Formats: sequence, C-alpha cells, structure tokens
Amino acid sequence: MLSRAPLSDPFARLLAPPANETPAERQMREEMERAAKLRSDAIDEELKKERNALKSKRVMKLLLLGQSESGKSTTLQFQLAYTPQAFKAERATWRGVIQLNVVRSIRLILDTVVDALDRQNAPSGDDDSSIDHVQLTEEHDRLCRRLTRLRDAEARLMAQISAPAEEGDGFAQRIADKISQDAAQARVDKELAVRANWKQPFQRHHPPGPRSSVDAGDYVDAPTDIINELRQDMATLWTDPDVRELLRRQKIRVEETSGFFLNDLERVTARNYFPTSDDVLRARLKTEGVSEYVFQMEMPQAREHAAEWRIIDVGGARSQRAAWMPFFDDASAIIFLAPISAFDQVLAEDRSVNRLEDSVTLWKQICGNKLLQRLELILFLNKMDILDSKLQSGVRLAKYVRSFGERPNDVENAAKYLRSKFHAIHREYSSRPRKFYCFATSVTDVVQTSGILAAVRDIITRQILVQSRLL
Ligand SMILES: Nc1nc2c(ncn2[C@@H]2O[C@H](COP(=O)(O)OP(=O)(O)OP(=O)(O)O)[C@@H](O)[C@H]2O)c(=O)[nH]1
Ligand SMILES: [Mg+2]
Repeated sequence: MLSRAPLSDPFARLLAPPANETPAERQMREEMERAAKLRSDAIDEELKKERNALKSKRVMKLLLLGQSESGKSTTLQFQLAYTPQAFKAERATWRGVIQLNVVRSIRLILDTVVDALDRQNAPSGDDDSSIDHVQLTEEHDRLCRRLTRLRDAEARLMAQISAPAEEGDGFAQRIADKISQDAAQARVDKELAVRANWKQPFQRHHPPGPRSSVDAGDYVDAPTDIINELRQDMATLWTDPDVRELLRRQKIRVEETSGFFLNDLERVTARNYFPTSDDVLRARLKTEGVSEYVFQMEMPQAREHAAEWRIIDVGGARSQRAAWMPFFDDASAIIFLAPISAFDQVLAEDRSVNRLEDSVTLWKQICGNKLLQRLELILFLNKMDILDSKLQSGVRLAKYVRSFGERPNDVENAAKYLRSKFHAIHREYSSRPRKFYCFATSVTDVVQTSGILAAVRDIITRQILVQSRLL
C-alpha cells in the first residue's frame, strides 16, 4: 500500500503518484524510483570519498583572481613546469592560438590604415585626414587588399580550434570552449568595427587542414599556408614608417596589446613553427568560466602537508565574476593580480570604466569579503614591463591618477605609489590585521616569476604550519 503524505503539503502534492495509476505503471514507476535512489546514493558516496581524500591529503587550493587580461592564466602556465610532458603536448595546441593572435594584431593595424585611406580618398569636404597628417599611397592600398586574405585564415583558425575535441583531449576542449566564446564575441565586434573590404570573399580555397592538436609543428594546414604566404606583406605593414607614424598619432600601441608577436613574424609565420614555452606565456586566450588544475608541489618545510595543489583560474571579465564566489569557501590562499600598466585603458566589457579603477574596486571587495578574512592575500602588481615602457614613452600617470601629482613619472615611483594605495585599502578593508604581501611582477618573465612563485609557496607553507600548530 502506498503511503501518501497529507495533501496540504505542496511538495508532497507535486510528487504524489497520479491518482489513476495502473498496477503496471506503478511497478515501472517504483523501479525507476529505486534506480534513481541507487544512483543518488552512489553519487553521495563518491562525494563523501572525495571530501575525505581531500582532507587526508590536505590539498592546497590557490585562487587566481583579477580583472580580464590581468595575467591569471599566464601565472598558471608555470604549473606546467612541474609537468613537462603535458607542457610539450600543450605547446602544439597553442600554435593556432598564436597564429590567431598574429592575425588579430595585423587586423588592428589594417583597420586603422584602411580607415585613414578611406578618409584620404573621401570627396573633399568629408576629408578630415588632417588629423593624421600621414600621406598614404596606392602601394598601401594594394598591401591592405592583399592582406584581406588573412580574413580567411582567421575564420579557418577559429573553426579549426573550436572543432569538437577528441575524447580525452581535455586541453583542446578547454581551448575550444574559450575560442568559440571568443569567436562569438568576435562576430559581434566585426559587425561593429570591421571595414567592408575586410569581408571580401575568400580568394583561394584550401582543403581543411588537420586539427591543431597534433604533437608536432611540421604539418602545413590552410591557415599556416596563408599566413606563411603573406608573411612578407605583414612585415612590410608592421615596419612601414608611414604606418608607424599613423599608429603613433592615433595612440595605438600594438606592442602593448596582449598576444603581441609582430616582432617575431619571421619565426612564428614559418611553415614548421612550433611554439616555445616563452611564446605560450605571451599568447592571449581569454578564459571563460572556471578551470581547476591539479599538480604536485614539493614543500620541503612541510613534507606531510599539501603535496597536492589545486590552482583555480577564473575568467576575469565582469560577466564571469559571479562564478568566483563558490570557490571562496575552501580556498587556502589568493593571488590577486592588478595589471597596473592599464591605468590609461578602459574595460573591454564596459568602456566607461577605467581598468585601474576596476582593479582597485575589486581589491576592496576581496579585502573586505567576510569569507576571505582568514586567508592571506598575495597581491601581484603585474605588467611592470609594460608600465615601464609606457611611462618611458611619455604617457603620464598623473593625468589618470591625479593624486600622483608631481612625482617623477618613472616605473619605480609609479609602482611605489600604487603599492601604497593598495596597501592602504588592504589595511582599511580587512576586518582583522593581516600581513600585506605584495610583489611587483611581469609574469611573462620566466626567471623572475619562478623566484616570486617560490616565495609565494613559502608564504603559504608558513601559513599552513601556523594554522596546524593552532589546531
Ligand atoms: N608584457 C606582459 N604581458 C603580460 C604580463 N602578464 C600577462 N601578460 C599577457 O597579457 C595577456 C593576458 O593575460 P592572461 O593571463 O590571459 O589574462 P587573464 O587574467 O587570464 O584574463 P581572462 O582569462 O580574460 O580573465 C596574455 O597575452 C599574457 O601573455 C606581463 O607581466 N607582461
Ligand atoms: Mg585567463
């Protein structure tokens, strides 16, 4: 006999079997319920086992936080140093990403040059080329037309990289997920910003090449073919003095954008190009969602503790930040990255917000977050190399951060000043006294970053020891 809950209970009413159920239907339903319960119990058991395993291993969970393009995923690339085989396999997959980075940089320049050509060729009256004062020629026009074939390479690269991954190809799948999101965004961008002749139909067709996850760089697929054929034209565009002058006047600093490889064109456009580890650190691939990476790290001072580290890398764009919260609960430490070179830039997702201001707001939220009070926060003032070249080229910090005042406009003074600002927030917003750990970093610099990460590891190890003594 079925026991029925009182009908006043709305959940019981929803879950109650239909009144006109036949014996056969009832038997089937009960079997399905039994199977569902077995499945649910098995999942509970798995979760319990996993929790116990984590406890006994004392897994360290390190969260990487910061706005988009702050350098979180780049910092994470250092975990690959602990797994050389995986790193070698991943490098091949990065080839397509780096080729895409090259094409995007060239497109940025092309859009600027084509814009200037359009203005220059506009009927007099509409011509405001006086802004540029750079006289472009027929040869520039022909060069741009030849380079529109890169559009073909770009589309193919995006399709190739976002093709369904083979089973077990976790990294390729992660890249595919990210690229398909990027591609969707790029489609929107193109509609808004791309010149008409950029959309010219493909001039030549190639059969689709093999997927980019093969483990050697010695094959030639369609994008590699196109990029290789156009390498001289790309180099001519990038080194042309008039184009350089045009970019300078429009304050477009391609060399400071993420994924910049134009000074290595000859190497990265070669048919047998295979990325170096340095290339992988410099490549740009936006993170969507949250990824967790597990690796083993030796901790000599605390051998019994935390052999297993989990690094959580999150997407930093505003739309991604709600996904951070669930990871606050059991985090062991946080590295917060503030790319201080971005003081004169705005967020890609909201062009009304200055990127340095956004980093400061985020830092306040992290320092003041109740769930994170027990953790030590480690701050990376990142992209110091770009900050240095930006200040040296004459961009003034005081124009964007008024309180910087008359201090010398150099990297030492700028970093010292911004460090003191972040420190003051740390003091003011933390609800208990905690030490301020801050490093000036360029996380693409392998040697420097290895040293800094070793220091970070020591900070966290000490923290574990103190905590375990307190327990
Ligand atoms: N020159 C220089 N480039 C850097 C530095 N840190 C990161 N980059 C580059 O900046 C770009 C963005 O870095 P990512 O690590 O992808 O940024 P992210 O914080 O993971 O960004 P999201 O995934 O969008 O949240 C990459 O092309 C990196 O190579 C740095 O210190 N100096
Ligand atoms: Mg990332």
